[in-house]
Amino acid sequence: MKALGPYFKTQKLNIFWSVLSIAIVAFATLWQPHLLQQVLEAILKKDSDTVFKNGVILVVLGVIGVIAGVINTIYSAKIALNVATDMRADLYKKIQTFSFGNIEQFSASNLVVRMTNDINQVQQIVMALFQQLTRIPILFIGSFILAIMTLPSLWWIIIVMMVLIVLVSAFSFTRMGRYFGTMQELIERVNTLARENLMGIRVVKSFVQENNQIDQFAKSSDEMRDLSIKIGNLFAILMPAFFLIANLAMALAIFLVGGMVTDHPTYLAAITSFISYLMQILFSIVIGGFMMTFASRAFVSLGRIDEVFNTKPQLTFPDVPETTLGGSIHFDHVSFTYPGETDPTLKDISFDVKAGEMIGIVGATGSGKSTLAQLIPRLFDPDSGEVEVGGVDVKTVNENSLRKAVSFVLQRATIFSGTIAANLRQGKANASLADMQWAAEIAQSAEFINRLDKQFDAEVEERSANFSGGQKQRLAITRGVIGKPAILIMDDSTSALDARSEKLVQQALEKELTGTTTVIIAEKISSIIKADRILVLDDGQLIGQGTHKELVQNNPTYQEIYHTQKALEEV
Ligand SMILES: Nc1ncnc2c1ncn2[C@@H]1O[C@H](COP(=O)(O)OP(=O)(O)OP(=O)(O)O)[C@@H](O)[C@H]1O
Repeated sequence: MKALGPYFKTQKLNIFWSVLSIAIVAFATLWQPHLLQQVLEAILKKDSDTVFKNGVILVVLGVIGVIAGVINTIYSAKIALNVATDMRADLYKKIQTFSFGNIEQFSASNLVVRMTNDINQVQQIVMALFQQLTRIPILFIGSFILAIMTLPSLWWIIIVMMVLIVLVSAFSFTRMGRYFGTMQELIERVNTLARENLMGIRVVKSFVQENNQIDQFAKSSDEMRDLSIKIGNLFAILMPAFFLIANLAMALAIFLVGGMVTDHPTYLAAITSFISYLMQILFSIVIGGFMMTFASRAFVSLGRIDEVFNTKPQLTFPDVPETTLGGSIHFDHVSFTYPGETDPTLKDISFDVKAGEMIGIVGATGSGKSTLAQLIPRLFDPDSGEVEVGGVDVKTVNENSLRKAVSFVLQRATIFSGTIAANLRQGKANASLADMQWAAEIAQSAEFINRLDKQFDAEVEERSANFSGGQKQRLAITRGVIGKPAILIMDDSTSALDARSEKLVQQALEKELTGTTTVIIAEKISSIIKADRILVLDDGQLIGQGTHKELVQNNPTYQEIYHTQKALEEV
């Protein structure tokens, strides 16, 4: 609940109205049985004036109670919605400060669940809290005192009933809390299964995995059904059990009062309000129990949200003025281990790249090519050694300077929903139409963009489903070059392009981005054969560098890759 404190601070006025209105509801509820008792007594005494007066007060009190109830619902909903909205915005802001390492630590889909499902849990408990928070203690204490004051000799019936209800509640609500916890886990499992299945539907269908997926889904779904039945059964027993206890208490009270009515005629009226107070004691204990069950679920969600808030970004940028960085790259004895891993992925790597050079990186799959490239825009920090861009240690520059200088085009192109222009403006915020056309010509995307009705204003659907793999890669390259970066890293980002288009992209890059340092990670040697220098990686080590001609003569690993690819091409 501590985590909620700052969010409640901005809701003081709404909280005031909510608490005031629910307190009015509680007092009206407490007063009604007492008034009813007075009306009944007046009827017995044939005092029509008092009957009329108290009858009117009873009606007015009822109306006030209803109005206050409506006001409470409105303000409680406002508080819950505002708290959830503010918390969601803060969580999103916090996640934006995370480095790659932080995101991997949680996993992207887990963070989505925290921002949606967990925040919803908090919203529900805040709403319930303000609808019941003040009402339950007032009703419980008030009804207890008033019940004893109404029929003092029956105090022990109240105590016995309370003890029995608390015992049944303690047993069933702890059990229910456990069931709800398991239900939450099952919901997450079903969500993950459904998400993975739908996102990978092409793979599922091409490997004819539908039945396997259906079986897995059905298993979790069956578990959910069985658990829901258990929860339903518990409810089915719980409610009648509570009412049985309350009814027995009432029957006993009526039986005992029946014996005393001859000596105390007013007890006839008193028994009605005594029964009402018994029911309100029952109500407050039961609702309190439910609240605790829901609260325990919300506490788990709050804990998960708090965990995100308390996570320090693994990588922060210094607060220094923005500078323009040059295109040289310097790796000085760099070693790197992924968070949570024990073996280093990069081992003691040193090399220099001059501004404007074209560098190729080759190596077997998993040799560390992408990892090396990720250290240039400082997506991760090395364990030891230093990475410099434009002659400056990347740890000493501000984030914008580095992002403007280094543009990274990934193999798996991510194009966001919106328009093509909006995606390109991620590469250059104020890009003009001419800038877009220039970049599209380089990336060979102009030909298909020009064929679209709205061209750069054409819509990109969710998960860019309306573009082919090759088109997505070209759009990503367009976005990568539009800002004329000092360093352009292409991580296998032409893999879905045909050989002709790939060649055209490279020629255009050479012609149009003359001052830009280009780092090309490629599976095919043909993609980097013309590079000024090629770095050869093997199991995280830099085992050679030179031109294609030099490496083909003196680097056995390079020779092997080259000859294998050549042989395959000839076949
Ligand atoms: N986020 C990560 N967490 C832990 N290990 C990782 C992570 N990313 C990559 N690795 C591991 O680091 C090693 C190098 O991966 P990297 O992606 O850099 O290789 P690569 O040479 O680019 O491979 P490919 O050519 O297949 O893309 C691999 O063994 C991989 O399993």
